[in-house]
Amino acid sequence: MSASKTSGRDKTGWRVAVLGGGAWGTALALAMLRADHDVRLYARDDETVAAIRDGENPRYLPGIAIEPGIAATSDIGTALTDADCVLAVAPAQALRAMLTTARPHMPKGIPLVLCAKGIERDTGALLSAIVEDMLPGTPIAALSGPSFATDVARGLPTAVVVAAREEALAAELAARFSAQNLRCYSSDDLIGVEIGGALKNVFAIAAGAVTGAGLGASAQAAMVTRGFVELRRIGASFGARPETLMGLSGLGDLLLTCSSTQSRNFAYGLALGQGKPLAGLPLAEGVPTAAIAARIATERGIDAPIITAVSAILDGTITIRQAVTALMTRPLKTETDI
Ligand SMILES: NC(=O)C1=CN([C@@H]2O[C@H](COP(=O)(O)OP(=O)(O)OC[C@H]3O[C@@H](n4cnc5c(N)ncnc54)[C@H](OP(=O)(O)O)[C@@H]3O)[C@@H](O)[C@H]2O)C=CC1
Ligand SMILES: O=C(CO)COP(=O)(O)O
Repeated sequence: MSASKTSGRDKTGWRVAVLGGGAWGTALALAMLRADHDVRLYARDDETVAAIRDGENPRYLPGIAIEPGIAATSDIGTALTDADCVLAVAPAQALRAMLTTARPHMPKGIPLVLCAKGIERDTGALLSAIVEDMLPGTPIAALSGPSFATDVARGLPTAVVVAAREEALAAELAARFSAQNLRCYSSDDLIGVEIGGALKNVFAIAAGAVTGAGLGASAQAAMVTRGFVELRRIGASFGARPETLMGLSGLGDLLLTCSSTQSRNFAYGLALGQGKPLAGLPLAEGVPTAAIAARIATERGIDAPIITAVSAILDGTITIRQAVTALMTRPLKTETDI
């Protein structure tokens, strides 16, 4: 470890292993480098590793220069050797598979920071539950909030939240990850931060679909507002704190991804609303999350008509028009009845 100073805070540089060589893994590797850490980036694909070593990740972050100093490798053991901290950045549905590869090489007792946003489709498990299942005893944290990979990679000002059940761990990680243009808040509501990040993707798809289908800005605002009610209901059933969901992971990320074509989930919904082909579009985590969130809502008796509609539209059971009619003709109710 090397002694270093960032943003006026005294701290010691860590060896950080970033697992996942996509857009977010690459951006976070750059962010960790700028926070004075010794960064190893694991990508399972040799071509991606070679490209990152050459200074760009053209498949996932085209046109963005990767500063020298990140040690890219397709050997997960090399990435994890002597690591002080691990950032898990594979898509949510791939976390279990990636941890299976990582498990034999994981140093004991180091924090694992979940950076994906989703719920496991087959089991309904939050990502922290997957880690508890596969790597018992590992200190778990989650990093979430409104943060496009391209913005973070370019070093644009961004605020995120780092959560862990132990506030001291969350605070330490937030301090170590923060740098000039990355401001990390801390939280001890791990579940709340996970749920906010996972569910906002479903509404980002819905927002894109509303835009794509030409339903208007008023419908858009109504959908996001009522979607947020559903997010809070499901969050409450997991034990998430309402104030967490009012923060960066939840409301903050809804504001970002429900309003920007830069969001892949929004772009997916946009294509859906325009009747364009969906095959070959970039990762949209909200697709599997919509299906499992709809199932969770049904099983728990939670009223979540927008999530249910998004799930049904995605599996082809109903059209967007039919969903709109169903949502608009539901029995009237008190707005505050959440
Ligand atoms: N992009 C963004 O702006 C942000 C993304 N996130 C979240 O981060 C997560 C990852 O997204 P992102 O990086 O953008 O996705 P990308 O589609 O850009 O990249 C996914 C990466 O994961 C790798 N991968 C997939 N499966 C495995 C596996 N089993 N083992 C190892 N690596 C695997 C892929 O490798 P390969 O190329 O070999 O398939 C690829 O490098 C998502 O949950 C997303 O919601 C969060 C905040 C911002
Ligand atoms: O979560 C994100 C920004 O906070 C990225 O959103 P998309 O995955 O929709 O691009």
